[in-house]
Amino acid sequence: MVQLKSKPENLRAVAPSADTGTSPVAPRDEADRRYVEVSGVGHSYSRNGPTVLRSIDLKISAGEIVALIGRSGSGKSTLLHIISGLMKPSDGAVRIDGQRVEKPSPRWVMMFQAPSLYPWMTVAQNAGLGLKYAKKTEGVDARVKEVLSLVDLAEFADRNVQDLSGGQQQRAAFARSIAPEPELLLLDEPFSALDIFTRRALQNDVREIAKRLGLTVVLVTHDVNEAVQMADRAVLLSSGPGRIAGDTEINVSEADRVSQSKKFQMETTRLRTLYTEIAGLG
Ligand SMILES: Nc1ncnc2c1ncn2[C@@H]1O[C@H](COP(=O)(O)OP(=O)(O)OP(=O)(O)O)[C@@H](O)[C@H]1O
Repeated sequence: MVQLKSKPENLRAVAPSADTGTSPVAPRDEADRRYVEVSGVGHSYSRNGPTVLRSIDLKISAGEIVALIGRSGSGKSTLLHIISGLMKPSDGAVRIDGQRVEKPSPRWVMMFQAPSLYPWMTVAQNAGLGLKYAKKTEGVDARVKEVLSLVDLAEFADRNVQDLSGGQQQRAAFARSIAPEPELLLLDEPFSALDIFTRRALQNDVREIAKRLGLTVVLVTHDVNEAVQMADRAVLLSSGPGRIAGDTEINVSEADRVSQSKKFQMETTRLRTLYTEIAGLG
């Protein structure tokens, strides 16, 4: 068995970058982290199959944005599906706001890499589908207008989604996700198919909107830069089976994120070093 060079507790204590600027994200107390509680989660896809996840304990506070980073096959998507209630874990349990997760709910929504919009519908009709799924029937038009304006697509409301660029389609999918006012967004590499400029714009906008709306976000990514761009905290998974091998606050200000300042670059390097150490151990 491969031994971890650093225990998770040590990684949690890793100092922020050498830049002496004040941290915009106050480290949270464990007691705060009660909104999402993943307790002892383990998973195998079949009775005699390999263990994909083992002993996952993870607590997330309301309003926190957490990036789940790990190499391909470490079980990130599996964990996200379990948190969403789309899959039942072989062991352990997930609670959201104290309620045990047994099935999907409009209170927590998932967004995937492919925007999966209906091509025969307009942007507004697609955005309205989130409300339909959540069985919300009142004030639909006003809410659709509001979310399209939030994602900068107000002027595209009546356009067919096929006429949109990839980034605009992902904005429309994001509008659909937030229309029913979920509390928790589960994002599975939602920007990985986009070009770097579109991706950066969306990363900034999604973070800004999530913070404005007070959403809790769990973001699955391979991309350390994306984690620093978007998250308050990074949780690193090792693989074979997936375990939490690191958990660290991301210490950059909003201005650093937008400008990708020197401090941002240093934080990215710090996280990449941790990730390389952990990924190399799998
Ligand atoms: N439906 C399934 N049936 C059997 N095994 C599966 C299934 N889905 C995923 N796996 C296996 O579980 C492991 C974890 O997969 P998962 O997709 O959760 O990893 P990941 O970290 O999200 O990977 P990636 O970054 O490539 O998306 C992999 O070994 C994968 O082959």
